[in-house]
Amino acid sequence: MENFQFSPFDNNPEFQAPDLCVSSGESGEDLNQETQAFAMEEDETEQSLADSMICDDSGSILVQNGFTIPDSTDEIVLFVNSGAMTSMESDSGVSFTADKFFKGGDTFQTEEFITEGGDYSFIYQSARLGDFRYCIENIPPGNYLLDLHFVEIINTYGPKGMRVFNVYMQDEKILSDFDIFSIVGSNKPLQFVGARVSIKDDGILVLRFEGVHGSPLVSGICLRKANNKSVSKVNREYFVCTNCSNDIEYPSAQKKLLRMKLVAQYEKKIKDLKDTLQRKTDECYQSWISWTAANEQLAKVRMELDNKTYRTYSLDHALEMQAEKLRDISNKYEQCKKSWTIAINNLEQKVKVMKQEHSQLSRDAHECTDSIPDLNKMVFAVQALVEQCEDLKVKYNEEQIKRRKLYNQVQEAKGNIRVFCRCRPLSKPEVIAKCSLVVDFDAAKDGELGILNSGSTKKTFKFDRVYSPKDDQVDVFADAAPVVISVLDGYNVCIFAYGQTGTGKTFTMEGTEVNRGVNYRTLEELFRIANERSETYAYNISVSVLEVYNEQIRDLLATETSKKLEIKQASEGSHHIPGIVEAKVENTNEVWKVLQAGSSARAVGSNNVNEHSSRSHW
Ligand SMILES: Nc1ncnc2c1ncn2[C@@H]1O[C@H](COP(=O)(O)OP(=O)(O)OP(=O)(O)O)[C@@H](O)[C@H]1O
Repeated sequence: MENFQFSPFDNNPEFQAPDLCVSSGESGEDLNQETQAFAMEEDETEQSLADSMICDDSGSILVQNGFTIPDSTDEIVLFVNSGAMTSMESDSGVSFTADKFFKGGDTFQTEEFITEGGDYSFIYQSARLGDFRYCIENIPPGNYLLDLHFVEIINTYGPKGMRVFNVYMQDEKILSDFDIFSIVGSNKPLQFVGARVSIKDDGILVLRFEGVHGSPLVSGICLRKANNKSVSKVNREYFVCTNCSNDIEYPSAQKKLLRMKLVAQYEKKIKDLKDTLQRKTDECYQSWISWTAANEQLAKVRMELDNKTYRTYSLDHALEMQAEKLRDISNKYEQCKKSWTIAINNLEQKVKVMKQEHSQLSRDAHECTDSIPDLNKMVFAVQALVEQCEDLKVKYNEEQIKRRKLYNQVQEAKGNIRVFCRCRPLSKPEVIAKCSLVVDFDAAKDGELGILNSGSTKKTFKFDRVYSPKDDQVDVFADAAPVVISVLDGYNVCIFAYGQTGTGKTFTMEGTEVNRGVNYRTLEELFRIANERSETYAYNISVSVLEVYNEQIRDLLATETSKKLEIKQASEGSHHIPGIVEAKVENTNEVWKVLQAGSSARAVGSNNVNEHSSRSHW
């Protein structure tokens, strides 16, 4: 902090010691009177303060009472009663001119009593107020004395400093920081007397009032002729202020003692002020220290506040999120509650209906029970029937076994080995070659086949059954089907086709896709009967596919082709091939797939007679 020194003299370069305010141009007698008056009041602080406000160095003074009639009214050139509406002529010959020559400001009048108002206190009951100036023209050139009359008649309760203003005469400041109330209080006149002014040839006197705090105010302006004697200035002397080092001028050696006293007084005052200033500076420094500490504390508090604000914001945000979730949950809860309520209502309704049905059923059951005279008897009867049924089942099975035995005996009776002969129709090439049939089917129904020789003789052959070219696959299978039942009854059956190449073995056994042969139809029948008997018997059916080619047996389902297989005969006479692959099958399609797999592994070759012929046995 910058440490500065305060001095009233620095602030006011036009400052003069109070004794300098005594007009040096007055007569020695007047001077003595004024000096005495000043000496009487020298202890009064107000007077010192008042004198410090005077800037005019021509001997003007402040007088704390009202205007009194002068010895010679001829001296008065002009008396403007500021703020007054009308002019007035006094008995003593003084003419108080109504307020004019002004520019700016307002007027103010009061009826208040003016203390020590002098001979014409009414002049203090009016005033011009505001920022204004007076421009008085047509004044004969020469030297004049100006008196200004002030009184605080507006803000009668003060305080000091409420109305502080400067007064300029011909652009020179004659009163500085002038405060009427601080000198005489309110409703009491204060005269600024004897400011010397020299009117030039233009005959104009300009007075300017300028506010420092509040508005300037003036009640009267008096212009008097100056006595030539008073024009000469007294010799001036100087001394140096020990506090501010300024040169202070004083007019004569006679007043040296008085001046020294005043200077001492001022020096004391300045010292006091310096002390006060130092104290205030210390206080300021202490205040600054505490202010800095408080500022740091404030910064900390502010930071804490920011943190708290941020935390509060975060909490608010989290709270909002929680509230949102809670609202969602609440909504879901409400929806669930509604749906549950509906469901419960529905269930209650259903329970109600079920209860009704239950009671109805109970009633029906009771009625039913009542309607059956002896239920136990019926139960026993049913149990007897079930037992009877079981007996019948056993007997039925026994009969079935007997029937099958008989059936197979019939089959055996028909012949364990049955030979059927099927003749195919002429093939297209045979028809083209105009070949003719050499077979006679006249006695085919009786199992006889006639072969026509080149002559008229006919050789007859006997078979279990003869099929003519007109007989189809269904007719052929009709004779093979009964042996399928024997297979499922535990008998060994073999169906095979034998004949010259191209005579229709493959066609008869396999057939075509649209006209299936014995193999396919036999399998279908096998699975059909097995299904039929599934409640009483469980059959395991498997397929082996082998080929006899060049007198060697080949397993067409085996992955290992080099394996050598042989047909073995068991002691009971059955034949089997040890090591051959047996593929388990559940239906005809599976059998067909196995057969196709075996077929593709077959060693196939064609001969000249039948392009589809195979030289192997499958
Ligand atoms: N009953 C029939 N009706 C119509 N066409 C037949 C009949 N039998 C055989 N065929 C036809 O005769 C031709 C020869 O028949 P298939 O191939 O069955 O003779 P194959 O005895 O099996 O001959 P291979 O011993 O050389 O294999 C085939 O084109 C077949 O369609």
